[in-house]
Amino acid sequence: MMTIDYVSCKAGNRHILHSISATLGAAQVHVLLGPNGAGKSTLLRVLSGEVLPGEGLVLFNKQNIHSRPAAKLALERAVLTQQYAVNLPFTVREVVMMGRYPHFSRQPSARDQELVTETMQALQLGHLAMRHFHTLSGGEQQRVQLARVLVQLRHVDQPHLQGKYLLLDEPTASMDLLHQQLCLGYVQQLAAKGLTVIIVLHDLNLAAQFANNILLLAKGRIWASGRPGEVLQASTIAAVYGMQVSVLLHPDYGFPIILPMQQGLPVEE
Ligand SMILES: Nc1ncnc2c1ncn2[C@@H]1O[C@H](COP(=O)(O)OP(=O)(O)OP(=O)(O)O)[C@@H](O)[C@H]1O
Repeated sequence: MMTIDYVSCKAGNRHILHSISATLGAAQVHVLLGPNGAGKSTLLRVLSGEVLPGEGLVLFNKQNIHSRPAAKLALERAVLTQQYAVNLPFTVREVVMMGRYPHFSRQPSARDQELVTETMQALQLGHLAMRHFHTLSGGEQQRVQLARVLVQLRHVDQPHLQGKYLLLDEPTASMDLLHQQLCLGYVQQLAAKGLTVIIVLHDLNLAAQFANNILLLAKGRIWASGRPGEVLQASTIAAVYGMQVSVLLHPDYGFPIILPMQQGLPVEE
């Protein structure tokens, strides 16, 4: 479980996050939503331990993540940012194996190799294993990077993922429909094994489908939080995004479906 306790952040004199508080349960997918500049990536960077908040605390399993030694943190949390530079000619399999580096000192074990193979198969990367990473398409590269952070969190002989957390910043932005579903579905399965998952998304419909809990940010504050059906209401979306939408319910699964009702025109005040 993660506790975010009155977290505030500044860049120069500008407040970017204002008194953010939330409790994010284990074995759940938490999605951060909000317009451009709302503070989603900054909050994710604070939760990863990369950025120290000006005020407030982030506790994971009751421990302050900003006082965890880096080597320990690497075994309990993995982060996928929007930028990743791989300039050397590493193969796809080598890039995924990088996620196992915190687990071995010289050579990967047979179990490390198995975990890499298993995760690559789950994300349909097997056929790309020997390709050079930098020759892949944007969506393929995203799948490889997702596989890398997922193998980082696996323990060689523990199937459960309790006590670990995964932070993903727009992980499916370049993926096609099938791979968005495949990757978020796989992450959802790992959450069911105890993992705490926090994902920044822009796609409200993916959030509606995969989130257990949504934090909707606007101007550095939490505007609304709760289950998708509670947060993704037409009036809330109009207030935060300035867009008129219709909210329907999925006929089979019951989660909200958000349909824009205008083409790029702001809502009249
Ligand atoms: N280092 C910085 N210096 C100055 N301003 C910053 C800095 N980092 C972020 N900001 C500002 O803080 C605000 C929040 O940025 P952030 O990247 O967290 O937003 P976001 O919700 O992730 O946006 P997007 O959806 O566009 O990715 C933005 O207005 C951004 O310009």
